[in-house]
Amino acid sequence: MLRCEAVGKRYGGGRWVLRDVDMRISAGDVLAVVGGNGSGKSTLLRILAGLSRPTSGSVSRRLTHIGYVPDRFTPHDRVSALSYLTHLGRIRGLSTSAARARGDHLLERLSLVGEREAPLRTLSKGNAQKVALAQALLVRPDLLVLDEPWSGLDASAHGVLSELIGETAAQGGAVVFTDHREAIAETHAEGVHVISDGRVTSHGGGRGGRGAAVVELVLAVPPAGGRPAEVNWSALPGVDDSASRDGEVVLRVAREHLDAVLLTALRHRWSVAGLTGTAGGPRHRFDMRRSAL
Ligand SMILES: Nc1ncnc2c1ncn2[C@@H]1O[C@H](COP(=O)(O)OP(=O)(O)OP(=O)(O)O)[C@@H](O)[C@H]1O
Repeated sequence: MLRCEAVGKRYGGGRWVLRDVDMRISAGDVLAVVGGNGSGKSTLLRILAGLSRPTSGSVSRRLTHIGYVPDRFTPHDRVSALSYLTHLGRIRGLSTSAARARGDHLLERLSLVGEREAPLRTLSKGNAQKVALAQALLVRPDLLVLDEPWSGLDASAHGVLSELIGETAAQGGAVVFTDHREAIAETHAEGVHVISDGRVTSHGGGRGGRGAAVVELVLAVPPAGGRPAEVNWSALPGVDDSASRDGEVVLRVAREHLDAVLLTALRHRWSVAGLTGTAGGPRHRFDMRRSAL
């Protein structure tokens, strides 16, 4: 759903903050970006969210809704948190009542109960951060970009934030967050990108590949013969990537859309040759060609 190729960024004629960054984000990914102060984490996140353009290289996206929580959310408004969220929800296509209900629900989950009618500019840092999170989740994001989202949050909101990240990923959205603490990144992400000297390197995180929301589906010509019909796989909801390999079609599919994609495949006379999932821990591969079934 998002691919960065050879991305570089410098501000004005200054030093290169990012160099040659290749990154790929798929449905259901939860990725962390870690690095020291000034290493370029926020810069990278703004590029991923489409708020800043790379100086070199390219970013391609297939996304409808991006939720973004900046590193500093300092609203100066006199309006209340709930009015603000209702207004933003309407801008994002919700009806007034749906926007208000969604804003109210998110503020309740994040425990901003007492202050939802207070003017935004009077909110404490942590409560303002809760409003920032709520605005990013008013409409279910395909990509949720969170810049230091834990900073300022109280302990109960920490847990809620983890839940919200998990729910977004389980629904086929991807999440990218920054934190300067590698332990936090390891706890919450399945992939960690480390920025140092402008270069980004990646390694697996500590959640045992919780990318359970995405599966790889391999489709083949049926053994009994017959020609399957052409399908524009990339246009199907939940299909993040499609490729041809030795006469087979390999798709990466958000798990919640898997049944519909399988149905489309079978209706077009494709045969399911394999399914690789990451559900609940280690990767499983079901190879229909070798299966005893
Ligand atoms: N708009 C800007 N104009 C000029 N320089 C900028 C701008 N934004 C960021 N920089 C510079 O780019 C570098 C990377 O900044 P960035 O905010 O991306 O780092 P960071 O890793 O998020 O830092 P921190 O952990 O302190 O939040 C810094 O040297 C910063 O001064």
